[in-house]
Amino acid sequence: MLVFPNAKLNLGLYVTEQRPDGFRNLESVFIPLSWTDALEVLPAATNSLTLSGIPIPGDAATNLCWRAYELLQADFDLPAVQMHLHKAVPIGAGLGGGSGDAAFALRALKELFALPLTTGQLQQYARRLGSDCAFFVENKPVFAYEKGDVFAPISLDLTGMACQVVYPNLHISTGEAYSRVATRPPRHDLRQSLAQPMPTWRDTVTNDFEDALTPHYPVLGEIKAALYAAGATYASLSGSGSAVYGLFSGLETPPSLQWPGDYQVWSGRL
Ligand SMILES: C[C@](O)(CO)[C@H](O)COP(=O)(O)OP(=O)(O)OC[C@H]1O[C@@H](n2ccc(N)nc2=O)[C@H](O)[C@@H]1O
Ligand SMILES: Nc1ncnc2c1ncn2[C@@H]1O[C@H](COP(=O)(O)OP(=O)(O)OP(=O)(O)O)[C@@H](O)[C@H]1O
Repeated sequence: MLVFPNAKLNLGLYVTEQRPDGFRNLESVFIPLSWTDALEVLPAATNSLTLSGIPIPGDAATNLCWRAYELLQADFDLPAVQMHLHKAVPIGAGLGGGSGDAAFALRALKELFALPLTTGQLQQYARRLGSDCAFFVENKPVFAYEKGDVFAPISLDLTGMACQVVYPNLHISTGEAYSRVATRPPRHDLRQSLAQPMPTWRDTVTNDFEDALTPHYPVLGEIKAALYAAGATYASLSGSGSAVYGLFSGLETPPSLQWPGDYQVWSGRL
C-alpha cells in the first residue's frame, strides 16, 4: 500500500498554559498542506524500514513510522512488514512532517490488515506518538486545543487558495521552541478572527512562537516581510517554525519569488 503523508499549517497559535504533565495547552487551527512524503507498507517475510530523501536524525527504530507499527503490533499481533519512507517535507519546520508519517502509517496498517479500529481509537494511538499526530487521522481543518490533540470542527474552506511555504534550512526543534515561549491567555478568539475577511488576519491571527523565535532567528521576520511585499494577503510562521507561509488571495498560483539556493520552497494551491 502506497500513501502520501502530507504536512499541516497552523493558522494562528496561542500557547496558553503550562500543564502538570510538562506539556502546554494551546489553541490553533490546523489545515492540511499538500506537501507530502511517500510511504509504502507491504506484508513481508521479515520486518524492515528503508529511507530515502531528506536524512532523518536517529536510527530507523526511532522513526515514527516504525513506532506506529510497534504500537499496533503490540495489540494486534501483526504480520511482519517492509516499509519504505521517502522524506520530502522538511524536518524541524513546524509542518508536522514526522507526525503525518506516523498517522499515515497507522492508517495504512489499519487498511492493510483490516484492523477493527474506529477513527477515535486510531486517534488514541496517534496521540501516543506525538501531539500533532492525531490531526492527521482525519486530516481536515480543525480548531485544536489542549495539547493540540483535541479538536472542534471549524467551517473554514481555503481550498484552491494559492500558497507558498518557505523553509530557510533552519532546524528548530519543537522542544527548543516551546522552551523559548512564555504561556499567556489567547490574544484573540481564533475562530471569530478567522471568520473575518482575510486581510484582517494579519493583526488578529497571530502565532506566539513567532514573537518568541524571531528575535533569535531574524530570518523568520525577513521571509514574512518578503511574502507580504510580494502581495500575500496573510503570512505567518507555521507551528513552532521554521517554515513561514504566505496565502495569496485572487491568484491562481503564488508569484515567483527568489529565495537562497539552500531554502526549500513549496508553491501550490491548498
Ligand atoms: C508546535 C506544534 O507543531 C503545533 O501544532 C505542536 O504543538 C508540536 O507537536 P509535536 O511536534 O507532535 O510535539 P511532541 O512530539 O508531542 O512534543 C515535543 C515537545 O514539545 C513540547 N510540547 C509539545 C506539545 C505541547 N502541546 N506542549 C509542549 O510543551 C514538549 O516539550 C515536548 O516534549
Ligand atoms: N518520519 C519522521 N520524519 C521526521 N522526523 C522524524 C521521523 N521519525 C522520527 N523523527 C524524529 O523527530 C524529529 C523531528 O521532530 P520535529 O518536531 O523537530 O519535526 P517534525 O516532526 O518534522 O515537524 P514539526 O517541526 O512540525 O514538529 C527528528 O529529529 C527525528 O529524530
